Amino acid sequence: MIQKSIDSSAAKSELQAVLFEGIHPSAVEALEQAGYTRIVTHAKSLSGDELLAAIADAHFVGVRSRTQLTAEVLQHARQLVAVGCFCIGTNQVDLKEAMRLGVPVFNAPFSNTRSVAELVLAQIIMLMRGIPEKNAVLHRGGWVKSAADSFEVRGKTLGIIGYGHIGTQIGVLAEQLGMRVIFTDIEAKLPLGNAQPMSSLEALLSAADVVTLHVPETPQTALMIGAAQLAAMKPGSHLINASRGSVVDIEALTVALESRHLHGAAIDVFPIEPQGNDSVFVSPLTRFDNVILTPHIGGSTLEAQINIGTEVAAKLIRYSSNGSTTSAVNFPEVALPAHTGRSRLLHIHHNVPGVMAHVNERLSEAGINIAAQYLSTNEEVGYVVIDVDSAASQVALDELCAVPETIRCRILY
Ligand SMILES: NC(=O)c1ccc[n+]([C@@H]2O[C@H](COP(=O)([O-])OP(=O)(O)OC[C@H]3O[C@@H](n4cnc5c(N)ncnc54)[C@H](O)[C@@H]3O)[C@@H](O)[C@H]2O)c1
Ligand SMILES: O=C(O)[C@H](O)COP(=O)(O)O
Repeated sequence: MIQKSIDSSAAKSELQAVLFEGIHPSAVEALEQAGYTRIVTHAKSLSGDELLAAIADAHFVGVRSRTQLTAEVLQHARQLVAVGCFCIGTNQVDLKEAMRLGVPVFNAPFSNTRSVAELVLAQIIMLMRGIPEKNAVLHRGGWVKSAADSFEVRGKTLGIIGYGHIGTQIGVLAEQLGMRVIFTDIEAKLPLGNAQPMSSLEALLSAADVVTLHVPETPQTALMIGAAQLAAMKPGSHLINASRGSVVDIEALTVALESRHLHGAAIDVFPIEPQGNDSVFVSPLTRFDNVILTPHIGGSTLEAQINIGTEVAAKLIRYSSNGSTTSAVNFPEVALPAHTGRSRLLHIHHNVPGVMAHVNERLSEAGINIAAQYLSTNEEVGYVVIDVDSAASQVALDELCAVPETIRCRILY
């Protein structure tokens, strides 16, 4: 279906940014310094009609992992120029729909990875020593001084599922503690240190004393750890999940903990997470002393959040002020030079045969000289950036917006 094109042109002072989930103030500072002053912040995630109302006039929307930008929500934000995920995961955004609407999505692919790796390292030691259970007993006035089920990590095996930015760092840190590291991934990966790739998930599960998950949320990772996989784990071993709540079958985990097949677990992410700090957390795991429960704070250190705020804000500013889409996760990528002394027009269109001929014919017939043109496409969408003499910019914009295949057009101020 070809929708009516949207002209999202607006002066910087008119562009509105709406930031959810307590995104660090470093993002607001960066936006303000760049001249974007219409900024609305929300301490938590919103959903339903509240979310639709909050983003109705937004040009930029910033979210973390909780706010669900579904196709319906994105369609509602008619002025939307770009989305910033102030985190790694982008599964909370319908990326295809955003692309079809001409909206690039940016994230921070590295900034919190060290924070997650450090937390997981601490959890490995705590679980292997049985500390969560002992800590809980002492809080209730008990005393359990015993070496039973308490082990050094030196010489034990760590199984990493998903050997990406986080998984590799954990592998390197765990080897420093004397652990043997094994891993699985769907891609061929360079093993760091002495880490060994395993031929299958089952092989990893049956060999590891601690299994830690670092995969993205995808259809393939949904419930990838269920009853069969938990049963395949070594008796007395441990599970850590700081990836996404959709990856582990919580009911099956509950059974494995109840039977004491697993000695313990550390869970940071959940199938349903509260919208904010004033909401109630409900989980069948709360009754287990031997489970470390954390409120999705793997990446929540000040260092990480400050850096993420600056990094993602910079990507939004660069796109908004210059047109560059480098590192967008759903969009044709274009890295652009400055357009000093010229006006820059952005044209996002359905990538169908003849569309660039239509663009250039219209500009040519209107007598507009193209100073520079940059094009990038994917299978569905094309993104062309055109620099013209400033005197001709409004005519050029009108011509571009009238191209039938247009999704969005915009002039940069
Ligand atoms: N708890 C937190 O606060 C927190 C913080 C940061 C990231 N995360 C989550 O951790 C995930 C991983 O982060 P990362 O930076 O390491 O990402 P990454 O993309 O660098 O690594 C993910 C790895 O998983 C692999 N993978 C994908 N599907 C797989 C499958 N079915 N089986 C095995 N391997 C598979 C990929 O090939 C890749 O190597 C993120 O997607 C995010 O959901 C959580
Ligand atoms: O995807 C991520 O980076 C993590 O899950 C962190 O998400 P958060 O910003 O909601 O803590």
